[in-house]
Amino acid sequence: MNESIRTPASHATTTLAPDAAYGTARSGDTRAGDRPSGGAAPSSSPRPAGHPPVKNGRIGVLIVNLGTPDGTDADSVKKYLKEFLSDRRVIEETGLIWKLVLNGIILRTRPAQKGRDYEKIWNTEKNESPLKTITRSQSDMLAATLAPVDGRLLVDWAMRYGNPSIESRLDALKAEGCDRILLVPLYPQYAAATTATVCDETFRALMRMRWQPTLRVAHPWYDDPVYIDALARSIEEELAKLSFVPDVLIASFHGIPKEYFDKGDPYYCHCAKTHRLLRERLGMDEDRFRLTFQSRFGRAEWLQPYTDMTVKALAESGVKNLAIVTPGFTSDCLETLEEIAGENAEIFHHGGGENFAALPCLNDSTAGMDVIRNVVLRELKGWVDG
Ligand SMILES: C=CC1=C(C)c2cc3[nH]c(cc4nc(cc5[nH]c(cc1n2)c(C)c5CCC(=O)O)C(CCC(=O)O)=C4C)c(C)c3C=C
Ligand SMILES: [Fe+2]
Ligand SMILES: [Fe+2]
Repeated sequence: MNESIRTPASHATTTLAPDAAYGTARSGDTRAGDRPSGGAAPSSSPRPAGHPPVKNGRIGVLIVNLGTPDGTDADSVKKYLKEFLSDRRVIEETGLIWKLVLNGIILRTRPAQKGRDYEKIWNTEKNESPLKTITRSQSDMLAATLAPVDGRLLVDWAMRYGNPSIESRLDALKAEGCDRILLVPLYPQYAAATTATVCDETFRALMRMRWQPTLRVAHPWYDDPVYIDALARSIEEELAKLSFVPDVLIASFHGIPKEYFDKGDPYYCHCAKTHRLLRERLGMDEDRFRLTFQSRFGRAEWLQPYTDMTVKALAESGVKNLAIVTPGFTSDCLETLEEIAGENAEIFHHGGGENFAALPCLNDSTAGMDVIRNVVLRELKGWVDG
């Protein structure tokens, strides 16, 4: 078994031993016995001659995050960015001009520059990015909390871009006997650029399978009370640790081009609802708790208000104490640790601000794991009753 798949140690995978040759399977048997065997199976043997052993009866849970480069060197970052930025769900403009810009400009300059940013946040102990460390830990912790619920459950993790790939982990889950898989794109708010592309990639892998597992995809959880409560509790705890009281708190979400919203992507509305519910739960007004969008890329308009411009304007208007929370990120990553805690802190101080805090994402905290576990158990209903 691949080391990343976590399962209760005591549980043995069911190995199907179909007891009938082609066309004679008993009602209730799986179709594992459907391979023509060249003759009826001897009654003493449960498996037709030449029939391979088939593992099944298990239920996989595959959590999937965005992905990250394998290293901070320009080649690793280039490989990752090329895969990411060639995805039509991410960059919908696919014409010749975009290809020239991507290959002629972006992939020549951005990898070295972003590699330096990744270096600032890299997990040197494990030689990987924090996104990978945290996603693996979420998978391990989820497996531990699900083990008592149902021994058939197997938990694994994958990345949409880079490693471990979705295809490799689906194959591994199948090889372990998972004939049902719950796919959990780790995005509380749905966007075509994130959730849909995880589904696209999963179905591409399934297209190559003769015997596909039954698949479920977790619904986004942007307004789930467990999620809102976990965010609120985490914010309250983190604010209590600070040496200052923020005048303003910003909820900063990753942006998307405004054009995607105009074409019907629900992402903005999901973010706005998370923000409103959280604001109500925290008892703050709209001036004190702002909604902004970060990580703009390219020249087109993205969702507004922009985080960096809001931070600058707040500092210049005399706000001295600022905290930023990033509820759309299931784990800390380049966009939170470098862009928010690094770049935006600098913008704030440069504009005259004094105290700045970037609050941690839910990550693999107890509250964070409560959220993921709640989503998973909700989506497993009917497959697992516990
Ligand atoms: C260019 C278009 C991009 C869209 C659209 C986009 C949407 C989007 N992204 C996330 C989450 C993350 N993005 C991260 C990094 C990142 N994002 C883009 C571009 C788009 N994202 C790029 C090019 C990069 C790489 C870094 C860079 O070159 O700037 C990350 C961090 C990954 C890490 O390794 O830590 C996350 C997470 C969401 C949620 C989203 C839309 C809703
Ligand atoms: Fe992004
Ligand atoms: Fe709407």
